[in-house]
Amino acid sequence: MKPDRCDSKPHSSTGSQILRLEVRNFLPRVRSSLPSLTAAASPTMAGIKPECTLKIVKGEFGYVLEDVPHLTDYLPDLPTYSNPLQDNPAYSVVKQYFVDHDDTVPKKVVVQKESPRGIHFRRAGPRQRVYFESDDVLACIVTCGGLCPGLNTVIREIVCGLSYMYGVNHILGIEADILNSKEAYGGYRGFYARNTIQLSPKSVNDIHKRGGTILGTSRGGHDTSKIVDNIQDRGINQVYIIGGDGTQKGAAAIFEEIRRRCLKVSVVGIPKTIDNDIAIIDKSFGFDTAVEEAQRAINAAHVEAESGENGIGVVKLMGRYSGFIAMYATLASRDVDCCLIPESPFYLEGKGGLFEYIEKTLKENGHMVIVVAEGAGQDLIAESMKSMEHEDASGNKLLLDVGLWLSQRIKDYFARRQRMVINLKYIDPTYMIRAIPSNASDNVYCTLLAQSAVHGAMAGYTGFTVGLVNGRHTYIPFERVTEQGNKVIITDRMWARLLSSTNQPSFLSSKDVEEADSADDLQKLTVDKTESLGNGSPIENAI
Ligand SMILES: Nc1ncnc2c1ncn2[C@@H]1O[C@H](COP(=O)(O)OP(=O)(O)O)[C@@H](O)[C@H]1O
Ligand SMILES: O=P(O)(O)OC[C@H]1O[C@](O)(COP(=O)(O)O)[C@@H](O)[C@@H]1O
Ligand SMILES: [Mg+2]
Repeated sequence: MKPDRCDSKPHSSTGSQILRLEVRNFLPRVRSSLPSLTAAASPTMAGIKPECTLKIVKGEFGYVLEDVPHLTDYLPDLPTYSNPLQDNPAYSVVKQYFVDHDDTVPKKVVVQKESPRGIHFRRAGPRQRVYFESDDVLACIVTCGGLCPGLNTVIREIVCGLSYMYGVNHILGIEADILNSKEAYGGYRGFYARNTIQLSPKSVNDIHKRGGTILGTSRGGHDTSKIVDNIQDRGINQVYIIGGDGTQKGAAAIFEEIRRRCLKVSVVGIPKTIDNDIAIIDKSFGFDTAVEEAQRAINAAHVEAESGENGIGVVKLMGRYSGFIAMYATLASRDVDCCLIPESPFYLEGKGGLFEYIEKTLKENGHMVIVVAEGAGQDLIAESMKSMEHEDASGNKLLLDVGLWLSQRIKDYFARRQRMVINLKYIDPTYMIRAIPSNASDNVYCTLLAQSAVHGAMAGYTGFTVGLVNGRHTYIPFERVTEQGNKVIITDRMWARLLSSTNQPSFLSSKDVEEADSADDLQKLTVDKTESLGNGSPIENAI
């Protein structure tokens, strides 16, 4: 195939009279290098420039569709086939089973009479015509980044979806090459392994009952060219990539390289993060499971705290940059007296500080439970200890253990106040939470995400992430889910509900509140200390 055939030619699937199609090329804000990786280890980021194409479609009344790429954007003459689902007895009874090519989902559901219709995403689901014949499909699945409940369910459902809905029987798992572990540990680098694992509905039948990922996973850099060489050499034409923000950035680069080489290969991301810190989507799979499992740790902390004189139970939960697990686990439990998250800086000493609140609560109730997200209070720890700026293999900040630090500071404080004995127990259940299988509701959610991914790839869409937006499954351009993280907005009602349920101080002085011109200023005041400001998640804003 000659490269000139790849000249960008818009896919005309929208078909609507009122829509005007604009294809804009721009350099994305994908980080061009990972600080902890050498150029040799990550030519992805150092060498190939991941130039994304955002397809913007505009309509009347301020309607904007942020569309996703399609194979016909650069391979205009691809043949189409009728969707095998229409002959599937299970689905034949469904009225309007196929998604209309004009169906889109609004990013914002709360609108005012005069407000423009705003940004929309393409609705996920099966299309009448597909761009792959079942026998020609060779799909592969890879899992990257940290573990999260539900990974195996997504793998299972991609395999079953491809097989049962589309009759695809050639599916490879990109897995850890244990015998050759210097080269490949699973995750992106699993592509370098000589072996792959054949996946079939039979071989994945029970895997959703297990935690972790049957394919293995890794952090650290990868070589995009080497991966695409591998995809090309093996004849893979559908790539399903399950992973978090780092993984989706990697997927964007792989998609760009595939498009540059004019390959008929669909690249699909399924967003994974236990922290729920991916922008745009309502929530990430595994999050509900994590919140539910966190209850067991909180209950244990409560039992311990209630049983001793001035008992304090401290529970550390995951959340590197976002405190969603801590916030929802606190709201669900009702036994928590204080929840500390990265988005809401706190202070220990003096009026309105944490120590004062602990002392008051102990005097009133005789015990208390504190939940702390792992990313909370990092600035305070750095102040009191010599700051250590370390990163993991993927360039994520390595955090100091806030749970241990906080427990020690509380003990020191009460040791100084000789008349008050305390009994503090610290529980760190983080990896126990992350390693469990997904619960029932996450299993259903994972199934729908996987099926949406399969429908999208079969329909020829590529370079996108599947995601739930306002309760509807959608296809979202990679760029949109990677440009910023999702954070708890502490000026929203959800955080107010938490404050009113725990009765904890807001740790904002009245001066802060008065001086902030707007809710945005107030949020900025707090997030300045952490990372860049993220959008509120719809689950948070909508409730
Ligand atoms: N900025 C980046 N650009 C391209 N690829 C990345 C980037 N960050 C991470 N990756 C790739 O994604 C993989 C997983 O990233 P990591 O941050 O560990 O987990 P997660 O995807 O869960 O955020 C890494 O092994 C690396 O190959
Ligand atoms: O020990 P690991 O594997 O580095 O993972 C720890 C981190 O992984 C997380 O669970 C989620 O991170 P990812 O979404 O990048 O996988 C964080 O909450 C936690 O800080
Ligand atoms: Mg991440």
